[in-house]
Amino acid sequence: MGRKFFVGGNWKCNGTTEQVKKIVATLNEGQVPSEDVVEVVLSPPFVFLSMVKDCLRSDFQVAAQNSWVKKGGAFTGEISAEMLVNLGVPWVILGHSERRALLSESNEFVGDKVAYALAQGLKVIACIGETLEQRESGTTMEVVAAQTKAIAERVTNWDDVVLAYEPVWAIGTGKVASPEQAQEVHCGLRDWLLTNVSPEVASSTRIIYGGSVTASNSNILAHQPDVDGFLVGGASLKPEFIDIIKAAEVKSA
Ligand SMILES: O=C(CO)COP(=O)(O)O
Repeated sequence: MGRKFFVGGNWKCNGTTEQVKKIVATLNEGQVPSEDVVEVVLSPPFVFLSMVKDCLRSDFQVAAQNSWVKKGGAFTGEISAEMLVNLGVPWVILGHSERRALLSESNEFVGDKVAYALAQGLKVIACIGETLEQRESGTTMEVVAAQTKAIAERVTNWDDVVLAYEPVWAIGTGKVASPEQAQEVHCGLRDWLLTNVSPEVASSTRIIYGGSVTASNSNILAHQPDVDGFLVGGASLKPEFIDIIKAAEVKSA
């Protein structure tokens, strides 16, 4: 079975009510390939989740940008996986490098969050990726394998997991990984899943790329055999997000 192309839009900590309405209106009008060809998931900040969910076209879904590591309770400022399920939010992004770096989320903590969110019935976009320093010292595969291992040790069913490879040096920098660099890591990750999880999980798990994806580089990246879609930051707030979604046609052609 083929891997359906996946395009996520991570809005991060951006947007006002007016801007959100405008972005959703633009996306609602966009012509994109059918749901059979591409899965589109938008991730607005928590406070806009309900609003976006309610006014978004029915072929697009929403994701939260984080969820608490266990059952809700006395954890001021956190949002639990149960709450997201209750709200009808199907997806959550976990382990984004901004949270790993700025909020010191460890591989183990991210793995625990992924396992908990899945157990509650959420689907997870799990982010991994190396820093520039790690890439330059030649440890990219080691780093992403360790991040993936912490997830694999805690997860038995990978059906609801999308792995997002986001090299930290490419995020918000305008410096996109070359198609070859992306393919090399995606292929390495698929090999890792093959050896350490199972051939089925290796062939069915979608591995998407994130880091300065735009309408001008999305097609060439989508041509890579192991690139199954994107997690888009800055460009997901712009009308060009529609063109990025259309990169799915590269796979279905
Ligand atoms: O972090 C990202 C998506 O999660 C990528 O961000 P940019 O597309 O802005 O580089």
